[in-house]
Order: sequence, then structure tokens, then C-alpha cells
Amino acid sequence: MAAASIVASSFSSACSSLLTISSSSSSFATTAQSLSPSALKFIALRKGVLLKHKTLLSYSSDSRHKGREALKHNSCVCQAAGSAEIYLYGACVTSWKSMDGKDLLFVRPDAVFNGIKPISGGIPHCFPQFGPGEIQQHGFARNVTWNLLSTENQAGSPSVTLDIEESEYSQSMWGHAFKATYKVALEAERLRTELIIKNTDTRPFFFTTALHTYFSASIGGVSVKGLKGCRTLNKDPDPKNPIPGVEERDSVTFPAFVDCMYLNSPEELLLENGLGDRISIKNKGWTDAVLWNPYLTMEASYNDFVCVENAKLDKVHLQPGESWEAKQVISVV
Ligand SMILES: O=P(O)(O)OC[C@H]1O[C@H](O)[C@H](O)[C@@H](O)[C@@H]1O
Repeated sequence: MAAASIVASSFSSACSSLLTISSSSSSFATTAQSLSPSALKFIALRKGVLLKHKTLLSYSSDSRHKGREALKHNSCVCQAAGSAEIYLYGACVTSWKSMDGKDLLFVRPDAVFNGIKPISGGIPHCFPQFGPGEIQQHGFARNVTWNLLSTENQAGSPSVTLDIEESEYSQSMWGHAFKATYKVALEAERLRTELIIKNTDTRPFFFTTALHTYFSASIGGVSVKGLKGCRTLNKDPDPKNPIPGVEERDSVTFPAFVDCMYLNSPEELLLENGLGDRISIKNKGWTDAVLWNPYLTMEASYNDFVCVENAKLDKVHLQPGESWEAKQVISVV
């Protein structure tokens, strides 16, 4: 799409770029913004038409989230029926607001938006490795800038599609050619994501992966239902040597530190976030789940979020030309 390619080329050198998608009954807008120390570039699309493209010469960097507030301040997006923000850096969805304007995702107060480390919050990717292992914790997909491939507005559901391929940086730690394609679509009271990993190499490879979703919460009131009977690998106390077990509770709560992997989890989990919201987390292809709350190891913020992560913890083996695909839909129920 022409407008999308303008967005991509305008922002290729930027250190941090943001897409905002929003929907309402009568209008649709996608904006892409980019921040560099001296210039903020801004593009707004409405019904697929390029509306604005301008460069602002300064921004304030003194907000808690270094640049995030400045970016939001300069966006012009209708939020009547929900909205979502996606950074090209890490293809990280940093905000998903429902109709009433409440943000159901959480960004940690220690998050930075300067491209120096992964954005700590929202929905970061873990790829091509979940957790510790041969390469850096949670892989590299969360700390590289993705390309904006296209934007769409299908039946009032705005979406963006991003991708990454191997680079000198990725090959310095994982020597394979691949393509990861990630689509994020905003629907009424739902956020849908689709991830496709393709082996574009001449040799087979394997990977593990996850969507490390941070939900806004009041941890004392949080419960996750749907995991009873699952085999577990408890990463507490040693993430490198998880302890096997079986989940026996109907409803998992968070009275202390939690870091646990659930194998062959169901296609739907129900999260009560302790703030009055009941959130359905559905998936296809994400066969496992991870629950994490750092408790007092992150004293400043542990009370305000819970991570419920769709994951693929068994190695996915792909032959040359093969693809793996998984979908997640989160919705307020
Ligand atoms: O600090 P990060 O690298 O983002 O990882 C944060 C957490 O992610 C997952 O939930 C893992 O299960 C945890 O062991 C890890 O501490």
C-alpha cells in the first residue's frame, strides 16, 4: 500500500517509531510517528488516505517513559471505540484501550523508549528463544526495529503488519535466515495478533517463542483460570532448572513471586485483573503458557501488573521453506 511504504521509508533511520491504530463506528485512523533527538515525524492515515506528514523540531524527553508521552501528545487519533499503540522497535504493542478508554496493558515505570533495551511492558516478543539459553534472554526480536509492511482497514478493523528478517545483528547470535511477520488488528473490544515464522534458509532450524503480555492489574485481586491439570515447569527458584509438577488449582492467584511455565495449556484462559475486568486470552498454535509476577523483586510496580504469556516452549523445527503460525485474541468479556 502506497501510504504504508511512505511511512516505512520516512522512518527507516529513526531510533523509536510508534504506530497508533484506532477504530470507531464511523472512522479509522492509523498513525505512525518517529522520534529522534531533534525531530519528530508524524503521519496520520484515515481510511487508508495519507492525511498529514510533518516534522516537528523538538520534543520533551523528561517524561517518565522517555519520549512516549511526547509521541502520544502529538498523535491525533480518535479513541471512541478503543485504540492500540505499536512500536516498530520490538514490534511491541504498548497500549490497548477498550471502549471506555481504560488501558488493559501495562508498561513498567522503568521502561525506556530509546532503543537501548527492549521496551519493558505491553506485548514484547520472545524470539527465537524464550528465557535464558544459548543466546540472550528472550532472543533478539524484542530489541530490533521491525519494518512496516502494510496497513489495512477490513470491515472497520484497522490493522498493521510488520516484519523482520535476518540481519548482521541477528546472525551474530543466531545464524539462520528467516522471516517473521506480525499482524496486529484492533476489533471492537478485541486485540488480535498473528505471528508467522518462515524458514528462508537452505538448512533447517528450530526456535522457541512467546508473547510476553503485561496486563494492567491489582495483583491481590488477580486470578487466572483454565490451567488446572496442566503439567508445569516452575522456574522458581532456578529459571535454568525448572521443577516439574502439575497445576491443581482451578484458579491461580499471585500471593507471592510467580514464574511458572504451563505445558499444553488450553486455547482459552480467563484473567480477572483485580481492577474489575474479565479478560479472555484465546490462542491457536500457542500451545503453552507462562505466568509471571516478580513480586518484591520489582517493588515499585509488581502490584500493578501480571504477565500471562502465550508461548511455544517445545522447540519448533522448520525445514527450509516451512512456516509456523500462531494467533492470539484478547478480549474483554
Ligand atoms: O526481564 P525480562 O528479560 O523481560 O524477563 C522477565 C521474565 O520473563 C518471563 O516471564 C520469564 O519466565 C521470567 O523468568 C523472566 O524473569
